[in-house]
This record gives sequence, C-alpha cells and structure tokens, in this order.
Amino acid sequence: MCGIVGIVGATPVNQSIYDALTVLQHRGQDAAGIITISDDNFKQRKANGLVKDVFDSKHMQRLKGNIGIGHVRYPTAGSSSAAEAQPFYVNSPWGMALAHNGNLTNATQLRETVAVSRRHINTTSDSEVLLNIFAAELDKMPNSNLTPSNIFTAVGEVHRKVSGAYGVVSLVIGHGMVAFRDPDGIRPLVLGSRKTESGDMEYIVASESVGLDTIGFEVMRDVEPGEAIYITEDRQLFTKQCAEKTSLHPCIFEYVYLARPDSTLSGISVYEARLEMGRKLGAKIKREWADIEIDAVIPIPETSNDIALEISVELGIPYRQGFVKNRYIGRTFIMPGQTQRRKSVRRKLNAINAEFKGKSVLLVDDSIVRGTTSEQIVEMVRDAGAKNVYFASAAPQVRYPNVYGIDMPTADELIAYNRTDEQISDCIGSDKLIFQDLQDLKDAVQKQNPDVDGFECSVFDGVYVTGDVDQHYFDYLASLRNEDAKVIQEQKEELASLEMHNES
Ligand SMILES: O=P(O)(O)OC[C@H]1O[C@H](OP(=O)(O)OP(=O)(O)O)[C@H](O)[C@@H]1O
Ligand SMILES: NC(=O)CC[C@H](N)C(=O)O
Ligand SMILES: [Mg+2]
Repeated sequence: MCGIVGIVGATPVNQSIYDALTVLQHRGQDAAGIITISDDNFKQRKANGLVKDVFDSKHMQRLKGNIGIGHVRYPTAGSSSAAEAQPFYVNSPWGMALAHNGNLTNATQLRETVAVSRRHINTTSDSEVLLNIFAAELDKMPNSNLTPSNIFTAVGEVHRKVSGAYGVVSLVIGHGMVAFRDPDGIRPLVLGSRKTESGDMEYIVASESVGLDTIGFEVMRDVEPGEAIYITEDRQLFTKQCAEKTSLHPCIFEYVYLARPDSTLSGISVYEARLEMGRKLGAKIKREWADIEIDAVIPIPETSNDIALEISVELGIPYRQGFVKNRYIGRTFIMPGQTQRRKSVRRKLNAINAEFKGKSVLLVDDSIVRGTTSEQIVEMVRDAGAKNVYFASAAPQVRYPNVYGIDMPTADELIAYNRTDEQISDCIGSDKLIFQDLQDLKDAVQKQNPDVDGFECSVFDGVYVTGDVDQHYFDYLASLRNEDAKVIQEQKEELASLEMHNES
C-alpha cells in the first residue's frame, strides 16, 4: 500500500504533487519520489525518506512542468534500497514513467517475458517490471503518435498479462498521463478535477480521496476496476474499461488500517466503516463478556481511536485516552524490519499511569498482526498498575500472508498463525482477548456500498481473488523474503544502485 498521485495541470504541478504526497504519507514512509515532464524531458527526484526530507526547495524548483506523478513507498517486493524508490522510468517508447501501488503475483514470470522483448530491468522491483510490460505494449502500437485507442489497447494487454493488485499512474512524454486499476479493484484509485481561476480544468488521480480534497480538487469518482484514464497534455480526458472481466473486491485492510479515516474509497467512508466496526465489536463484547467488569475503554493510538469510541458508546463504559502518541514517530507496522518496528512502539506510545492504576481496562486496536504493538502495550499497561487488561481487535485473526501490497509474505511471522485465541492472549499477556468476526467486519464495511462484489480478505480467510496464489508461491516468497535474506539483498543492492538522472 504505497501512495500514488498524478496531476495534469494548466500551471506547474510540483507543489500540488508534493502536498498530495504529504497527505498520503501514512501509506508509505520509506521513500518518496516525483517525476514531472518539462520541455519533453523528465525531471526527477526520488530518495529514501519522508516527503519532507526528500524534497528541498532546490529539487522543487527543478521539478518543472504542468504534468507529473508522485509516489510514497512502503516496499512489498524487491528491497527497500533507494534504487527501488518510485517513480521508475524508461526511455522507450517516447519516455515513460510509472508509479505503482500494490503487488504483482506473477512478477517473476513476467521478468522473463520482458527479457524476451529485449528490455532491461535494473532492479528487483515488481513495479519496474510492470512499467516495462506497459512500455513493451505501447511499443507495439503502429502510430508514431499514440491515440487514446492505442493506449487503451496497451492497458488491455497489461491486464491480460499481469496478475495481482495495482493502482497505477504513468506518464508518456509528448502525450499525457495514463492511470489504471487492477480488474478486481483490490487497490484504491480516485479521479478528481479542479478549475483554475482562469477557468481551465485540471485533473488528478490518487490512491485516496484525501489526496484530492486537501489540495483543492473535487472527487469525480473512483477509477473502476480494469478501467484506464488517459488525460492528454492539453487536458482532454478519455476513459475506457480495458479489462475483459472485472469485479469490485477492495482490500478490506484499507478500511481496517491502511487508509486515512477522512478518505472515501469505493463509495465507502473509511471513518464510517471504522465506527461500524466499533459498533459490531461492542455488541459482540456485550454478548460474550456480560460478566466482565470494565472501568474504561482505551484505544491504542492512532488508527483504533474511532473504533474504541463506538465500543465505549455501545458498552456504556467511559472512553479514556490512556496513551500519549509521539507525533514525530510514524506508523510502526509499515516500518521495514521487525527490530525497527519493535523499538518504535515504546518510543511512539507512552501510558498515562493515572488511567491504568488499579483499573480493569479494555484496550482496543484495529488489528493484531505480528503482535509487536499489543505485546509491548499490555506490558506497559501492567507496569502502570492495571488490575485487569482485556484486549479487543476490530479485525479478525490475521492468519494468512498478503500478496497484494501489504508486507506480510510469510504466515509464521503472524501471531495468530497456528494459535488459538487463548494462546494469542497468552502471547500478548492479556487476561482476555476478543476478535471481530469476519462476517461482522465485512458487513461493517459493505454497509455503505452494497454494490461491492466482495472484499479481498485473504489475510483473514486465505482466499486470494486473483486465483493464482498457492503454497508453491508462498514457499517461493518465504525463500525470497525472509528477514535475513532481505537485509543481505538490501546491502548488495545499495552498492549496485544506479541513481540515474536523479536531481541530487
Ligand atoms: O500487531 P502489529 O504487527 O503490531 O500490527 C498492528 C498494529 O500496527 C498498526 O499501528 P501503527 O503503529 O502502524 O499505526 P497507527 O498509529 O496508525 O495505529 C495497527 O494500527 C496496530 O496497532
Ligand atoms: N506497497 C506497495 O504498494 C508497494 C509497491 C511495489 N510493490 C514496491 O514494493 O515498491
Ligand atoms: Mg496502531
């Protein structure tokens, strides 16, 4: 779940892309990048780090042009080396750049086909593979000047060849911006527009609606699964459904944790969905824990705040803010490597002793994945003198790997894998633990949009909507992505990294 944005404007887009990336920062903290087109050339700046650290004013000045794309990265394939920061670009045909949110499930096979078409891939990133597949398809088009129809045909071929999850924004020099979304609509993508003071229309495509409204764009609609959006450099908008078969199966984890609460994705407000998760879980606690006395409902900041509030209302028990969050530490779950994640929980959250001393508390989190947060929080709360520590998770047990853009490729790193609820509770040190039921979670999210065909819930039920994920693939991922291999690979790649045309 990276954050992507692309803008075709009537005036320079550098600042708007930068601003959009700052509000999409929660989707990726590892690296950031922007590519613009100026005088039929790319201007690029990308590096590891947060948006505010990657772009100095000198970079911003050089990122000229009225059309550009940006990316904030949370690595889920390849390594977290600077060479794999996005957007990627290729010189041919025309000069193309691409930023990708998601993860491909057939990147390894695709690499071979790319090699056959005599294109070179420089990194281990699946997104660079995706760019080359798209570039190879555009290269097959007969006209020296691409038509919208050529572009849509190429996107159709990409859909046929590529499997997995992808929200994409891309640039073709001399032509415009092309955006498209995977045929199952797993990753989100939103289209918007704004009118300049002189009456010119400008267009934007971004991962979340919050990337639009905070910079003065209005949401037009979601990009449909399989659909492509082409906006020419002179801001003509073309759209077409390019996939043969589509369904809308948004990733349910976007609503649980990934997206910002002030976003609306696939017609569903993330905030409203979280409130409903709280109501459903509150009702379950009421049913199943009728004999348990709780003095306060306490969220584990920040994502679970809204959920805990509704649980407190449902139970008629006070909501208390028992933790102070250090606003200068990012999200721990999307940090690379377990050591960093573990260290960051303590630095990020601190208990207010008065809220815990001698009390029976219900701690609420949106999810328990590796248990990194919950284990340390329960310990902290006990140290603060809590009498009883109960724990509620607004998501069900996470027992299966994710292959669509969340970095959890192996089951054995998940605390719920092969464990009963009692065993999980023992591991995190709580007195009692309760999980949301999957059906309740689905109902909570679907409530606002009954037209959704279903949700991509694989981390909870092991059902992978693209249909090409099996044990063989998991074994392959495990061999590729165990933590040690990752560190070694990163070191190697850092040495070999080519920072081509980067504005340093
Ligand atoms: O079981 P774990 O592996 O620890 O993962 C789950 C935790 O990680 C996330 O918090 P995070 O700190 O990333 O972000 P937040 O501030 O948005 O809650 C999530 O909200 C849970 O608290
Ligand atoms: N989380 C994402 O969307 C990651 C995109 C891409 N797979 C990468 O690792 O860079
Ligand atoms: Mg959290």
